[in-house]
Amino acid sequence: MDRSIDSLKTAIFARNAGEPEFHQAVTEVLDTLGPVLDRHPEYFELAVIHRLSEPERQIIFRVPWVDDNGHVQINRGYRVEFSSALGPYKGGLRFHPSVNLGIIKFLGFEQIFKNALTGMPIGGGKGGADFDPRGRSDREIMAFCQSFMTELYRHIGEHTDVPAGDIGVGGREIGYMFGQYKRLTNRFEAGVLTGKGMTWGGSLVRPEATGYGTVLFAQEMLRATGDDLDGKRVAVSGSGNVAIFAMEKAIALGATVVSASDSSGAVYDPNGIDVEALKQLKLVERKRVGEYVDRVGGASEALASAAALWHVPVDIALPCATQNELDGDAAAALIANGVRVVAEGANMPCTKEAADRFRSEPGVLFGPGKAANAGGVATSALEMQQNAQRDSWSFEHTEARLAEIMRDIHTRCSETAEEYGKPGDYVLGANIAGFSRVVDAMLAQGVV
Ligand SMILES: NC(=O)C1=CN([C@@H]2O[C@H](COP(=O)(O)OP(=O)(O)OC[C@H]3O[C@@H](n4cnc5c(N)ncnc54)[C@H](O)[C@@H]3O)[C@@H](O)[C@H]2O)C=CC1
Ligand SMILES: O=C(O)CCC(=O)C(=O)O
Repeated sequence: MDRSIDSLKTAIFARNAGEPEFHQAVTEVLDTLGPVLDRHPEYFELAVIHRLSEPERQIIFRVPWVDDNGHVQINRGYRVEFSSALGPYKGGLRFHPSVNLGIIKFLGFEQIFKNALTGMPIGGGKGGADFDPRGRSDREIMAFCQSFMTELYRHIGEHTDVPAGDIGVGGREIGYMFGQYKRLTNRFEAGVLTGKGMTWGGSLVRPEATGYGTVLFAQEMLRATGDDLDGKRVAVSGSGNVAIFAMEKAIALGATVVSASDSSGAVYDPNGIDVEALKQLKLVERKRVGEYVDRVGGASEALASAAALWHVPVDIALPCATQNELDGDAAAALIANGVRVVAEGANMPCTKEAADRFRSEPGVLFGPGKAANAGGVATSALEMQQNAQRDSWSFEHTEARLAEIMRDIHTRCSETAEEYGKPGDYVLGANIAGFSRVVDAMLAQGVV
């Protein structure tokens, strides 16, 4: 019987060798659970951590498809169904060449606690494929999505597992996958996927929800100190779904957003990023972010690398691109330049060293992804509610629900941090609040 957090970690790492991102995500959670395990020593006997770190089911499958040159291509697909203690598995699908089992497991593990924090009836899961959508034609994307769903459809369902988008998977891909699911099952089962189009079961605000929610969470953190976003300078990384809507909301709340990036580089615009131009460039034309400078001009400039944007002086940093994009040096530069708030729009965008620096720096508020980016999955749960009721809500009503959910998540994190003697530690608050909710449900359901 493992009786310390360190021995639990050692056992989990050995059992899941070669999966550094999963180890990192497990470490970030376990390192904050000491006070709960002190209160509940029975959790060791009940193997609570062992159970939670072992996915209920892991599916790996071949995805064969034919490209535009008539060549057969083979990719690897994944769905990791991590925990159904609170509801059907819920979490996105990522299409990116870096995808492997360890990355999907880190994302699925995070998703368990994030989904628990929303207070909604959703379990945790994640999936994807090592498919690179960049440069692929629309027909190739459709062929890939159809083949992916031809295996995935056996494992999902509105009461079983409900995938959605993530990196490389947006409305277009969800459409192709939904179409194939419908064809294979002969059922219009709207609740099987979220992030659908508005005319066929989608929810207003779902496209905006992760980015909007991240900014609303940052706003809540500031409000707790008697401040707000008005007049603040904000660095955003990424230029995908999460980044662009984070920019939109930050600007609506009176801030100036000065940067954007993608895997090819970053741009800096001291007078404020033109979000409509960026949307057109990245979400419609799918071009590289550097073209922003040619198109918008003004004082905008290309930076030497994507990470260079963290060296620009700002009040607020919102990493919204991908995991481990903000390292210890970047954190040190942000702190030296006076950053006040860091809220993770992406999943685990801060390395362990960066997160530890922010957490231990007096005067810096650090909102971990589990809390700060939970607005996306929460609005997916609202989409599921609308599908179950065969209803569709207005933009205003749905956005008001999102704002209420983000306020509640903030309250849960800060009250839990206070209860455990670490006021202002949102990492500890988020982990313990999410963990406690899942564990209560898991234990009530017996050894399953
Ligand atoms: N879509 C959603 O609802 C949610 C997404 N997330 C997380 O947010 C992050 C972004 O996801 P989406 O915006 O949905 O994906 P997306 O595919 O729309 O955009 C990803 C963006 O990140 C950029 N990027 C990728 N690697 C990069 C790198 N190494 N350096 C700089 N930029 C890089 C891409 O070029 C792209 O602009 C991911 O970590 C995802 O897991 C978290 C919660 C919900
Ligand atoms: O909306 C969803 O189900 C997926 C959201 C997601 O993948 C995430 O929260 O990381």
